Amino acid sequence: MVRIIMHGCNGHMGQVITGIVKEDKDAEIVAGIDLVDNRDNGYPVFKSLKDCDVEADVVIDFASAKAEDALIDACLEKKLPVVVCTTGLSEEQLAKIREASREVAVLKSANMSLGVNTLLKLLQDAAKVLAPAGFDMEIVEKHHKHKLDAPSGTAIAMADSINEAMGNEYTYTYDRSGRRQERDPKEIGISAVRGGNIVGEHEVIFAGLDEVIEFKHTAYSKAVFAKGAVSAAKFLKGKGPGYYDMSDVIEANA
Ligand SMILES: NC(=O)C1=CN([C@@H]2O[C@H](COP(=O)(O)OP(=O)(O)OC[C@H]3O[C@@H](n4cnc5c(N)ncnc54)[C@H](OP(=O)(O)O)[C@@H]3O)[C@@H](O)[C@H]2O)C=CC1
Ligand SMILES: O=C(O)C1=N[C@H](C(=O)O)C[C@H](O)C1
Repeated sequence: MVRIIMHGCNGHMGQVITGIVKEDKDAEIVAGIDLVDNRDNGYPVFKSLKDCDVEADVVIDFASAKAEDALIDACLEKKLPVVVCTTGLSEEQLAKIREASREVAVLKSANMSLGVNTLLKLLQDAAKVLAPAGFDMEIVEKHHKHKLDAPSGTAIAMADSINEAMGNEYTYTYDRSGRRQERDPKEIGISAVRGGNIVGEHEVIFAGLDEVIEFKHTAYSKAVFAKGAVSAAKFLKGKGPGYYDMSDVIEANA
């Protein structure tokens, strides 16, 4: 049984996870953290992790970049492992999370779905063949109108995965408006679309001479992320300091 503190419990993802954990005999949400306590969750809700005095094994974080620094400080103070799913984090926050993993177990992933984490590896294989053959690489992501950050954490993770496979030679271009120059062969273009209730779509386009290959992942419900986060929490329970990602969870469950 993993005892979870749900950071951002009253948001969209926090509520989906609350529903999923209710049906899971191996997991329990013992407390939630959110700015307002306006739901009938069946567990106590605190305004910050610092104020929370409930014993737990792991924190799952789907909240806001604005809340990340205080969350990490409190995890360090309480020696609590944390699954970081919040996106839109600054370089400083990413460095702080890395540093924290020297003292507590941290699992960070911009996308908790099995599909995207499988795709991250396939993209590396494709890029190694196609980029040297002159294919240009573009990523287009689409999300719901409520999403605050752009581009998505997943789009950046996909670009990073490709770039790592290519020796980190590529730069990222987020906006071409106002430009009057040809595309740089060593760039990865990243474009964001926002509207309606699109759960999450990511397309990676390899565009060559007279042929195009496209990889596409579509999330049809937030449950794919929620299930991944609960698996990650089970994986992290009892782990000592270290930095993990979803590939570690997938490998452990294979
Ligand atoms: N890694 C992954 O697979 C996924 C990551 N995400 C990411 O997770 C995050 C949350 O997404 P989502 O649930 O859709 O967003 P929501 O805005 O619906 O939920 C976030 C919740 O966190 C609350 N919150 C804001 N500030 C704080 C704070 N200081 N302390 C505690 N709680 C706070 C919000 O309160 P209020 O509404 O009052 O501001 C809200 O209830 C986003 O960054 C999103 O990109 C989302 C889906 C999948
Ligand atoms: O905010 C969302 O909804 C999502 N955010 C994550 C991201 O930024 O990549 C993952 C998923 O696509 C849904």
